[in-house]
Amino acid sequence: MEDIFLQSVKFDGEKLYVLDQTKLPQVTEFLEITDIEDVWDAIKQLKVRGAPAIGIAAAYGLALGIKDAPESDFEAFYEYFKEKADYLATSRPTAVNLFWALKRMDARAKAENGKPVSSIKKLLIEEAHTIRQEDENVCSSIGENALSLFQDGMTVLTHCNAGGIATAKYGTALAPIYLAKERGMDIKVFADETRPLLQGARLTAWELMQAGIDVTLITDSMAAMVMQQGKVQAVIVGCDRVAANGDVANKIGTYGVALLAKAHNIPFYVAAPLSTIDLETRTGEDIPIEERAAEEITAGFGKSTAPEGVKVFNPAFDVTPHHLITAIITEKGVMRGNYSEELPHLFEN
Ligand SMILES: CSC[C@@H](O)[C@@H](O)C(=O)COP(=O)(O)O
Repeated sequence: MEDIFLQSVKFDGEKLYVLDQTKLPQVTEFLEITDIEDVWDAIKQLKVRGAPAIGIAAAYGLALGIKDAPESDFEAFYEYFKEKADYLATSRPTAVNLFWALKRMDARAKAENGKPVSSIKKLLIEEAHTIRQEDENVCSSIGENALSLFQDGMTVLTHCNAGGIATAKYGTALAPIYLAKERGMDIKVFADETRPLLQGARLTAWELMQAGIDVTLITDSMAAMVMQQGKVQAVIVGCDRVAANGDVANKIGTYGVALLAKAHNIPFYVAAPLSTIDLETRTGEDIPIEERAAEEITAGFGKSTAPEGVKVFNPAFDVTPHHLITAIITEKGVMRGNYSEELPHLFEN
């Protein structure tokens, strides 16, 4: 695909460069990070966000965090490594890519036991680079697979941001849109603004406009009307975790969009890399849902919009049950229903 993408997370061996997504769309600014605490903070504050990008940042963050780990013997090194990994794991609870990436780094560290610790540290930087590169390839395949579901002239609706900046490149839900554009197809997009933090307005609308894609911004509450009026022919979203039965956690509001799609007989697609599938989580009920600060709702972006002291419930994600999902698209293909049986096969070689 043509290179129109900003790499939102990159590492030069010394510094981690993170596109500060909280400043978009007004300011395109990269944070320069040299310690693990700032990586933790960047994830927590959503400066880096989107499940795959969180995983990539965590892998690099861990590589940064073990710079000063003892090199005398593997046990001392590994104890230090584990402590840093456990610390990063507390940054956000829902996107399984965070834990997946930390586990991958852990497996690599253990596999290299026996080599000098100084070389293990370098190999762990390589592992983080591999995680990033693999995600880029995976997103490209998701784009190809998802595009098979779209026809020229269609309009699709998306929620939150599952675009290039939420991944290594290309995005998940937005990857087929970019590919369609490159192939000369006309696919238009409705972007839900995505309350309360406006990832749809600030990030998706911005990304798609940069790429010259026809995007129309709506508030979340307008999705029903847009569907009722026949303005969209499909919904595609990304996700933060797929449970073993195919239930999916994604940005708050996604469940509502899935219900609306069902009511209007519109296919509801979820794009997910294998790194987002968690067979150890049985159903959606077992997915930990992050709750965030009340101020995101009462004073989002600094302006007070609610009475002082009002009680607030602010879950950052919801769960869409598998029966509302027409298909889950991964790098390995398109799965239509029967998720409990199909998902484990994806991990067979
Ligand atoms: C490819 S990104 C997929 C998901 O992580 C995305 O849809 C989403 O819900 C992100 O939530 P966020 O809170 O902005 O990290």
